[in-house]
Amino acid sequence: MAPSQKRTIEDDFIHTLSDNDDDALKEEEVAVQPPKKKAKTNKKSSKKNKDEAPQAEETEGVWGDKGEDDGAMDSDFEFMLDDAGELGEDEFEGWGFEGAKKGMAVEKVGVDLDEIIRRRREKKNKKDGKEDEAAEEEGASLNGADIDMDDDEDGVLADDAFGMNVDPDAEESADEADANSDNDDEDKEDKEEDEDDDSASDNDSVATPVNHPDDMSDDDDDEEDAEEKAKRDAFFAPEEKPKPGQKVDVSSFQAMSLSRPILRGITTVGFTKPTPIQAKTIPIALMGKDLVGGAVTGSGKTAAFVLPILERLLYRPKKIPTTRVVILTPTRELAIQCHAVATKLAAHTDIKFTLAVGGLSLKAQEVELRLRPDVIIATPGRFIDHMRNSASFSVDTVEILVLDEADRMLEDGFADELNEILTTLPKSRQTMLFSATMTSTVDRLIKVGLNKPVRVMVDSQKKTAGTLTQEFVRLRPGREEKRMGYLVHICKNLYTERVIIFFRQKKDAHRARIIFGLLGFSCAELHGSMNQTQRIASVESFRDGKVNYLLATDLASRGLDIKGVDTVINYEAPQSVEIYVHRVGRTARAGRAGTSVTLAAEPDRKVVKAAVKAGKAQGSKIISRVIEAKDADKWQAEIDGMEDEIEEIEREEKEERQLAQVEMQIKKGENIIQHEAEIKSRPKRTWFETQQDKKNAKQAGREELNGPQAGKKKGSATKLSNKDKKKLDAKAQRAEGMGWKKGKNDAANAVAKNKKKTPVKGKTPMKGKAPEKGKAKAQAKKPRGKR
Ligand SMILES: Nc1ncnc2c1ncn2[C@@H]1O[C@H](COP(=O)(O)OP(=O)(O)OP(=O)(O)O)[C@@H](O)[C@H]1O
Repeated sequence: MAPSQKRTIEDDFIHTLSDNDDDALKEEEVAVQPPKKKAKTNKKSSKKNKDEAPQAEETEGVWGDKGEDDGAMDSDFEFMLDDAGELGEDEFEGWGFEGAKKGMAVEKVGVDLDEIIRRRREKKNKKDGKEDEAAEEEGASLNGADIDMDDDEDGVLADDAFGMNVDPDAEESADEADANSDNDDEDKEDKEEDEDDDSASDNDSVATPVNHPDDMSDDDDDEEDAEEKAKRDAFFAPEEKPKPGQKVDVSSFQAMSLSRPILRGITTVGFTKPTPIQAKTIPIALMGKDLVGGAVTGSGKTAAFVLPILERLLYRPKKIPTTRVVILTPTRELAIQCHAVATKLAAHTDIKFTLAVGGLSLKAQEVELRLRPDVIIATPGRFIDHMRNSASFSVDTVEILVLDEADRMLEDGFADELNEILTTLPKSRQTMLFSATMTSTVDRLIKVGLNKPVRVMVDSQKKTAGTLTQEFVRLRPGREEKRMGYLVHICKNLYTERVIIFFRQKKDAHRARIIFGLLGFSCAELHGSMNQTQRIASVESFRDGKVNYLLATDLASRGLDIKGVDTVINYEAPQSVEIYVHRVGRTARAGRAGTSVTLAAEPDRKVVKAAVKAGKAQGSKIISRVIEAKDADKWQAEIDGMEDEIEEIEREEKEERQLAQVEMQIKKGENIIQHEAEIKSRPKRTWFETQQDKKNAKQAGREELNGPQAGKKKGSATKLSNKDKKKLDAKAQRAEGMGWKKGKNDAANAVAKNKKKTPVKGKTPMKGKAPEKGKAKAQAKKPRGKR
């Protein structure tokens, strides 16, 4: 049913709905509140440091000539701060992970690192025979008492933000750092070993730490070329200008003629007015048109596609449960979050959702899918697994497909998976693509099979939120080895809670987790080497304020909407400015203020330069923060002194992990013996790609992100990647009790069943055309764009 056809009936009561009217009238500008909970420990000092702004100042050039600035761009985008200020603070507590927890039957035994650290510290204290003293020391360290807060360690550097005025001591330490770097080879070896691990995870968007191609070229020009522009003009639907006299009111959700149950859902989550991207896209999406939407991070893109979907689903025929909508995201966490948002917004409807992501129970998902939920929110790998192997699950009835973080989904790393999905879903679907960095070329978009999409770019010249302050800390040549010292200094003295710290490598995030633990920070880690239960636990403990620091890889860089993140720290600059934009977009969301701090050494130059240029162009607050070398050195020395302990913790952790794995194997063995007959009678599950295909896809993605040389740095070919390990695990799990393959007969039966259900052409509930089922198989062989 086309939504426009039912407006007249609904309009009557839409306008009488007054839940929000008063609120809208009472709206006032609410000043952005500082985070409620402030540092308990070195609160005073850190406040002092922050307030005494002279230690950092707005800079004209961070590795960039002043002349390079292309001037501030005029922008009319403003997040509705008044709404945003209200949102979530009092009424709505944010998105939860309840949806995911239902499917957490597959729990792997995790190693309790906190416990290991605690035990070690206790042991050490006892051994030293100074338990009390040590406890005091811990307190002191926590309180930052061993830091002289009054010295002007962060003094301003006048013109050139990065290092022009660094004192001779700093230079000396830098030289020393060079001389003392005898661990280099070992580090390199470790790095290589970890690279395979790094990009291995299922849904992990972590890339290998190699130079970005931009780092090696002088080509700074990011202007789209004429050819691409011409392609774009031909590809997208022409911009629709309102006809004279025609007035489209998108200033409120009510004016968009959304139905009462949807408006009630909107009220429940505390939205009062649509954000600009919502105002622009909801009417288009309601018409069933394909669209490509872009708007800065934290500007409400999720609701921009969820709301029109819900509105359209309200009027679906309900006699036979049918899956009509698929929303794909690049990471599991994002899918879980999207599921939470959609479920909350649909609280007053009967629309059913299922989460289908890796790491959660296949069996539980299969059971839910059998009930044909209206909406499936999934990661691509698990979605394909269900397409191929889940009994009675068919995608022939899908009418709407959404790709969230679409530019990431269109990268080579996802190409094969996406192609498999796109060629299997009905051609007649509506397709919507969203991202804060919609940088994909038209050639890529063509592959998605969009049908004259409408392009909605809200304030596309803006890269980051206007409420974000971007700080850069330059590490002079030779100082890279002290990165951790800088980081600890910043976390001890400047940004003490609600901080996400990004690392390029899982290994580094994990090591930092140990160091932070030993230094008494409360922190959690988040990366692809953790099982899903651990990943969710980390996000939750950070979200709930149980820990102050979340040490993450780029797994967390896109889409995660955690309320009240004050600061994002980049331990090193990411591989591209797009990833930078997403990372720093975890703070300063929905009109709130936030700060990003990037530790930038020579290898980070290109990305930092691009970020600064973009920031300046949009008139953002760019600050160069200077940290004196001696302060970083002090912490680095302490960290270096902990080296043996770190190694022992890592060893102990490894042993515990192995032990847990052995226990798991024993359990599996017992299960297999117990259910042998049943297991053997089950057909095997099929994999979408061979190991080699996966490897090639991964390599392609890596090369795309990091340039062709990325492949050369690859670790040992014989080593099992994490993804492979996970695959083996999953295989074992299936062997234990779930595997079966959709046979030919099953497929034929499913098609026959679905044929019966297909509405008569022209009467398709949500779209004009019925899916062309007969052709689906044949189309499956061709890329969509070529049909
Ligand atoms: N109309 C609205 N009024 C107030 N707040 C809103 C509105 N719409 C969304 N928000 C809030 O804005 C925040 C950011 O929304 P969302 O996560 O959808 O952003 P996004 O644009 O998808 O960001 P990213 O690009 O990082 O994924 C959320 O906390 C959401 O609840």
